[in-house]
Amino acid sequence: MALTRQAFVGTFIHSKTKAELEYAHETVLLIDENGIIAKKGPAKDLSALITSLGWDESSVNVTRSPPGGFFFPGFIDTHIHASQYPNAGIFGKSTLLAWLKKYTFPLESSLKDLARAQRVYTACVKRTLAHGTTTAAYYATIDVDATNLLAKLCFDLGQRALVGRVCMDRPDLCPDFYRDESAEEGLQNTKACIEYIQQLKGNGDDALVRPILTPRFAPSCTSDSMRGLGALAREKDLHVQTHISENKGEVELVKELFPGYEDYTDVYDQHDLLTPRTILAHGIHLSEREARAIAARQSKVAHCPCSNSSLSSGTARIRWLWRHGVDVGLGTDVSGGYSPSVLEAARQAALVSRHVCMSTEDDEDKLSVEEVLYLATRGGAQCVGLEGKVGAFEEGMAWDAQLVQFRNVPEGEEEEIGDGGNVDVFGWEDWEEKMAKWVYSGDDRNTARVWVRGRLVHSRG
Ligand SMILES: Nc1nc2[nH]cnc2c(=O)[nH]1
Ligand SMILES: [Zn+2]
Repeated sequence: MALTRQAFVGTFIHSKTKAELEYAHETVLLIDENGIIAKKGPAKDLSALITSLGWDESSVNVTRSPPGGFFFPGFIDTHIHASQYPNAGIFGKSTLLAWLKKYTFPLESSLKDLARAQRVYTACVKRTLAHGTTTAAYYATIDVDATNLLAKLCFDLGQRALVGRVCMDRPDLCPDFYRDESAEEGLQNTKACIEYIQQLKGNGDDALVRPILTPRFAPSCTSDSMRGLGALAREKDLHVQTHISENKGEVELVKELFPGYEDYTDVYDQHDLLTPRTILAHGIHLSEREARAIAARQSKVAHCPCSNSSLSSGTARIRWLWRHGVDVGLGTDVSGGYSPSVLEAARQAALVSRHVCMSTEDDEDKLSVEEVLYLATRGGAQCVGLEGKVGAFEEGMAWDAQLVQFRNVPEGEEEEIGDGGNVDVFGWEDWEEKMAKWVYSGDDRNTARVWVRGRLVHSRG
């Protein structure tokens, strides 16, 4: 459905490079009826810019960023389990393999009850939108109908998404109550989800919601199932998501289950699952050879620092991955991660990089505010195959954006502190300092409005 043409006026901030944010003040962006940025220019030329596109000024809806506020690209969550959302924060002292058994499989299995799935998935999509997540790569569950329900909800609520039915068919590693009966059944069910998602009404070439093949991780899959998914990925040019090298016990298990392969990465590679459209979550304990292989295949890594600390999995080396030429984005990995916020993931990425530095004693390993915001936007766009389409404000890209506001602390008598979030701005901070304050103490209270492809999908209050 065509939208009203829009003009956004004020301050726009996005990543120019990994190391640098670009600040455009007194600027206007014109958004066409398809939600695409048609023109960018000085705010003083608003009328002339509208006319240059042949538009009628009276038909353009104008939104201004308030004083101190700014527009920022929507966040991209490259790895999140929508089905685990009710467990966010519930992990005790467990580590990966025990955590899956105790907390995760029972919850995921319970979502075959569609009323329950509807409740959980609606809350998850609404909550992530409220945190400024305009695109998410979701794991659902093994259930076809519940997976399709998640895809439909993303579509209806207006969130860009990759939605995957979880494939897990290895009888010795998956519980009886929660696994595909066979590799063949798993593949058929996956195909049913792909078909459903690709036919969602109006979900055409420029699809808002797309399917993604989702072998849970090597230990839960048979070779037959991974080989089938690899063939399907190639045949239909589909995205793939899985986990890799998250936990040392898991890496040992892969060695036992897949003897004859060089390493964990080689298992995926030999099953044709290592492609430029593959998102590998974690990648903490990779070897040099594996990093080189992942870079050579142009597969991506979803860095999930919140999860990696919560499940005591380890500290992923992002600078090291970048040096090997691997593209990286951020994942919340709910509910390994306790927070559905990509801003929280960015903050945790900065902190985890300092822990990496404490062991390497190389200051270069620290990630800057600019770098973690790059991971949250442009880096994420590379991971989900939307580079050049979302993640920044350039002509031809989609208006996937959030309006961010802080509390401007008044001079003189203190007012009621209100519900404006943690970021108090005194007026003397420069823009670099304001961005640092946002990354280290901001939250969803600072995200006033969110748009996906020009459509307003969240408004606070
Ligand atoms: N963090 C995380 N790792 C996994 N490895 C296999 N399944 C999962 C999962 O659900 N979460
Ligand atoms: Zn995960």
